[in-house]
Amino acid sequence: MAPKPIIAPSILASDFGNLAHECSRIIKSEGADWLHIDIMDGHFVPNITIGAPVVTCIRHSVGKSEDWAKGVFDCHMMVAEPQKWLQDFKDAGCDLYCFHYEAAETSKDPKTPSTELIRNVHALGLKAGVAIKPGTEVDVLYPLLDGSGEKPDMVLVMTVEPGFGGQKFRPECMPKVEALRKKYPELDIEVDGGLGLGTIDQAAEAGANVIVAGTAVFGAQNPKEVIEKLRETVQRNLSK
Ligand SMILES: O=C(CO)[C@H](O)[C@H](O)COP(=O)(O)O
Repeated sequence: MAPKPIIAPSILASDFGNLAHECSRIIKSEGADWLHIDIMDGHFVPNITIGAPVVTCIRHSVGKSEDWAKGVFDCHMMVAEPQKWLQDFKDAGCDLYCFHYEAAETSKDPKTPSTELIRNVHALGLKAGVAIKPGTEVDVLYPLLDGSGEKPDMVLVMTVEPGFGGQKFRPECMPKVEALRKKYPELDIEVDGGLGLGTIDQAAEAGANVIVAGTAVFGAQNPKEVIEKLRETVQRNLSK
């Protein structure tokens, strides 16, 4: 199936004091497709955000759509031991468990490499995403996408060093997106970091279809308009 534009505001730029309301609003009133939930453990990245109990509360507030494509909880696991938190996030209402390749390959507790982790995510009925940092070569994803094992449902090409919102988009990451789109026309390719109206053209032209935008959406006067413009740009490029 041809990829669709998916706009996934990152909660990192929301008002954490009103988190449940912010998440509901962005999905139900502002027209976002997914909710990008940044999970940071202070080990894999030098910052801490929220854990599964808070995701449970957000899920209660936002509810669950019957339609897979609407209101997906896209949990970006910036954690050192991704296997360790899988069941907790499944129970909390996560739909897509996106772990970092770098963490999976170096995890110790227990040692669960990417191939095994994808299988474990699918066994719980969740979609699996694999993320790479700006310094990680795109080639590491090919054995996962081409191999005989279970494949990731999405890949995430980070366009900033993970850990903090509001950073500058790194265009040097775009060749990775181009290479992935060329090789996998139907793959969901997500980009995350510094995306907004000034940078969406580069990401969309490279072939990204899942756009994470925190500051650009939550910081906007009119988030709905920004979401619509981001979606239109992606759609235009996908239709070329
Ligand atoms: O994963 C992240 C940081 O690690 C955030 O999702 C990302 O930085 C989005 O924030 P912004 O759109 O403000 O750049």
